[in-house]
Amino acid sequence: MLLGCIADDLTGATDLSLMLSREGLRTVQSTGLPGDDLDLTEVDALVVALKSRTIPAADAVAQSLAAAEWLLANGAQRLFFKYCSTFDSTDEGNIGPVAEALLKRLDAGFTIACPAFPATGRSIYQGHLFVNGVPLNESSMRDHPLTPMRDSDLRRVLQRQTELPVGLVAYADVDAGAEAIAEAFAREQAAGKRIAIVDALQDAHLREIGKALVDVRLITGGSGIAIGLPTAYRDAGLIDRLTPPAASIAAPEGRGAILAGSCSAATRGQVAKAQEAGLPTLRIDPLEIASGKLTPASVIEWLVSQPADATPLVYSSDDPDSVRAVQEKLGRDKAGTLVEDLLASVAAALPGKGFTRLLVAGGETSGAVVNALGVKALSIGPEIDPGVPWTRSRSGPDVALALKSGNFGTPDFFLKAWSSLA
Ligand SMILES: Nc1ncnc2c1ncn2[C@@H]1O[C@H](COP(=O)(O)OP(=O)(O)OP(=O)(O)O)[C@@H](O)[C@H]1O
Ligand SMILES: O=C(O)[C@@H](O)C(=O)CO
Repeated sequence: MLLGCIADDLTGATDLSLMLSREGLRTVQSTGLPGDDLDLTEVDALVVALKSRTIPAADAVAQSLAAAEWLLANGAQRLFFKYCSTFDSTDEGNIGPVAEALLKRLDAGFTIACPAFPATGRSIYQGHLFVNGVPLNESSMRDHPLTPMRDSDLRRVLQRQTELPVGLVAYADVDAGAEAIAEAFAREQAAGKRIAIVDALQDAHLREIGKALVDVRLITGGSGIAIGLPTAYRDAGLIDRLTPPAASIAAPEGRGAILAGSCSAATRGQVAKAQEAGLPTLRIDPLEIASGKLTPASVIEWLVSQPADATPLVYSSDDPDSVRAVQEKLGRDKAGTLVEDLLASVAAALPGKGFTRLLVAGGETSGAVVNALGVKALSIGPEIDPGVPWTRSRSGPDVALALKSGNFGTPDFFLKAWSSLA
């Protein structure tokens, strides 16, 4: 294994796994620390998915260090800490504290922080993060329930989370190419900076940054920053060759189903499009779960009774006002847990009912579903849309899974995803 990766949520891990695999590293993803039975002989990169984005900073540090320890003990030569392309975090963490702890563990002098992901509209200019052309603090992330992002200046955001001096490698250096970027890293480090925000507006910038990162032992960022790493590692002789991923992934025989527990704007659009297209849909109301009117058994019965040639969609996705109203009645955590637990129980029963191809929308929702299925490791298949591949379980029931971050995917995602399954 060359690259050991630690991701702060499950769909984020899948996003990074896709990028590394698409660019030529043989990549495997594990949920939490891998068991000793994971065969690493043909693996260039291992991505360990944690659920550490919004837990207390000390716990996120402890879990990330445990993952780092495992990766280093299993031969990782470089570490990559993956967080959200919208830099989801609070003044307490967890990006700063985890980056700081990993730098210390590696006894490394310098790292970068770069969540840019141009393919999904995330770019960085003069240290400010833009989401689809608007500053982060004017995007929908402004009102995120757990990590509201109200400052687009990533230097300030990160500096509030760490005592390590935060620097900037800005557009002029980045646009001048790998040599200038490497010089800028050295300049920042000589000026006492330990973490530098790095501007990037397009993939070409990220590829040049990748070349400049070849000897950097800790990288932190979104999946975009991984785009140039495989080629850079090959060119530097750290791996002998790139391995192009298969154009499709073989999926076990069986039916497909969609479980959407994400209330993000992109998912709500995808639900609407699926309804327009005539997919059978079942809406989950958290209040009905709380009252006992809706149970996993009733949802499973509904799924099983749909025509065999249709792809049924079960969704709890709702607009922000309705979600707020439900949260006021049930409490935010209880509402979330009710939905997650219901969808997880449904998912756990599905392989036994002949459903072997599951598309799940939402990071928390995906975490709950994958846990309930008992899937510990995933092989990475082809890209459906930027950030979302098909995967196939390597443990637990044999299923094809597409785990979609809430805000990823085109409006017709639920319709088109199935065509890349063999
Ligand atoms: N109708 C609803 N009312 C209240 N809470 C809901 C409702 N539907 C879903 N939830 C909860 O909202 C949370 C959605 O989080 P999830 O991470 O799955 O989606 P997301 O935030 O859109 O995705 P990502 O983390 O990938 O950006 C879950 O805890 C889910 O159970
Ligand atoms: O980087 C992203 O935007 C995603 O991989 C993610 O982490 C969303 O939760």
